[in-house]
Amino acid sequence: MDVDLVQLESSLWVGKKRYRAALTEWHLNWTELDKKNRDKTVSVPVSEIVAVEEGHVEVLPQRSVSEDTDRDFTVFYVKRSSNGSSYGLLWRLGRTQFSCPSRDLRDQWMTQLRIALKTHSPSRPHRLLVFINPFGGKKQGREIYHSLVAPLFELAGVSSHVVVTERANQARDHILKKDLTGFDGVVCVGGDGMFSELLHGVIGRTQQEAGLSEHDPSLQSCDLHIGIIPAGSTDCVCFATVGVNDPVTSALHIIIGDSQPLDVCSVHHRSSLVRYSVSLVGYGFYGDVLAESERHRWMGPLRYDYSGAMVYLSNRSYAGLVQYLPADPQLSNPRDNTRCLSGCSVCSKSTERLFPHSPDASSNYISHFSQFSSDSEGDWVSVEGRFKAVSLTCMSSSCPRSPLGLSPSAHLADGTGDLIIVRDTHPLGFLTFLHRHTSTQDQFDLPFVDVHRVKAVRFSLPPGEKEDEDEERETVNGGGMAEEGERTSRSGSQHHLVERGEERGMANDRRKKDLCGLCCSKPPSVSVWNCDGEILPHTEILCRVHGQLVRLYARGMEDGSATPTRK
Ligand SMILES: Nc1ncnc2c1ncn2[C@@H]1O[C@H](COP(=O)(O)OP(=O)(O)OP(=O)(O)O)[C@@H](O)[C@H]1O
Repeated sequence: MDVDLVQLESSLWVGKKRYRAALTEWHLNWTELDKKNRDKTVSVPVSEIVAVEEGHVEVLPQRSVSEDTDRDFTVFYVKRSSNGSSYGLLWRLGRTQFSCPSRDLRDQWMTQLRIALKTHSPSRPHRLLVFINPFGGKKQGREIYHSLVAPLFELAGVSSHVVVTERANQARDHILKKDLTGFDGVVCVGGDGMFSELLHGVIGRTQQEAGLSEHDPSLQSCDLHIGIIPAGSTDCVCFATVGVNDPVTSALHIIIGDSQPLDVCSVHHRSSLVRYSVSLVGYGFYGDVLAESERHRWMGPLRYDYSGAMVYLSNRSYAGLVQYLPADPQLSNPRDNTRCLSGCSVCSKSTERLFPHSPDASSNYISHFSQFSSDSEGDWVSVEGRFKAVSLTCMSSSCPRSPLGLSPSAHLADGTGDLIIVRDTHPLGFLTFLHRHTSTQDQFDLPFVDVHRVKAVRFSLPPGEKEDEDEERETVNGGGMAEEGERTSRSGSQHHLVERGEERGMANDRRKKDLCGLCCSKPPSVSVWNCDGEILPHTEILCRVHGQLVRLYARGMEDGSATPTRK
């Protein structure tokens, strides 16, 4: 067992009260020396100390240092507080001003604390590349960064290079093409669309540097960390990996160098990469709602409720063949009623399984997908029929509106995804399924719903329903990712990463055709795929889950008292 050895111990004053303070290898503790309060010890993990400053220092709203303070020092650290309206724990900047009997003792404390920070927090970032989307969410990205985040970075000695984006895909292209020497991580101030840009940039660049093609089944895991400062209208990835959508909480996770590995799903059409996803690849209902909501962007966030209602009322289902490669059921399953929380044991064990030969699990891992070869074709399971919705998620995809998410027991970093198949059913049954996403009732405990933990999924249309446009689209796109300067046709700030303008035109045409079922008597026979909020230009796709492909400055949801559980 590790012994937490004391490095320094002395009496210190906080205000008018005397404390016994001790710095051990892993904690800074202080206990009041008043008889009544002796049991009251404040204990801060060294890894959660943000900064140590000489004197009495204030940071917010403005930095100030009091005079005559050569016996004082201030410790800034992470302080947790629950928030009635949110499920996770908010992190705030805690601050305690200590006074020492002598200047020598003050210097000893400063030195020991700074050594402890260096020794026990080696993964803290020193230099970050920050992309701010000035048009994301309520258009407050710049203000959020400069008023709430930048002062914290400055206090913690994190330097940042800030790029305020002027167009969609600028952040992705910057990461793909510019010199990133000296940066420990990239940070976006925006919503899920901005995160997706960083995800595509970081994965693409890592493959380029490793001399690999993104179209191959094997991808190299990425060293460059990604941070998310939530400032969008949808911040699902932040919520699912941190537990709250709060810029200060996220900034503190970045500062202390938290590292959360994340599974990523690559979506391919034939043998070409189309996009990456971390939260939802959904066909049928979820695709239709996205397509419909794009036509009503003028409604703002209300468009999702409106489109959801319209698509529900249109009562559509789609024929198709879903095939999946099951994950090992001995390790976990989507109905085992567990939650992937900070320090999740399923994800930790997966690290050893996914990186068996790597001394440092986080670096230079190439995932080989031998299971996709034709030799193991027999391992694939097929489900044919009519579906209301088919979705694959690599995480619970919980969000403020659905606190347990699409698949409450899904894991962030176990190398699997959850495939949810909702077969055709009567409208009331489907409404029950949808309603359960907003409650703690089990949405899989319905006779027309199946859920499987999988490593890969394939979707094909029934014979006679082939995608005519695909040949054409593939020629336009060349099957690859779009180049800089691509033209996008979407109004507002949302843009596709993949398609060029021509391709987008075709996708729009098809979407219009597909959506005529809302007002015409003949419903469409083919839906579209919603891939983390973007419409895919193809219907027949293959999705592969890449275990722990990227790393976020996060630690998963903390087990706060308000963490909901399923009934
Ligand atoms: N300067 C810019 N001008 C226009 N679009 C941009 C700009 N910077 C980034 N984008 C694009 O805007 C999209 C949405 O941004 P983001 O996710 O930050 O905000 P959001 O409000 O959550 O998005 P949405 O409008 O989809 O709800 C991203 O896909 C990104 O590519």
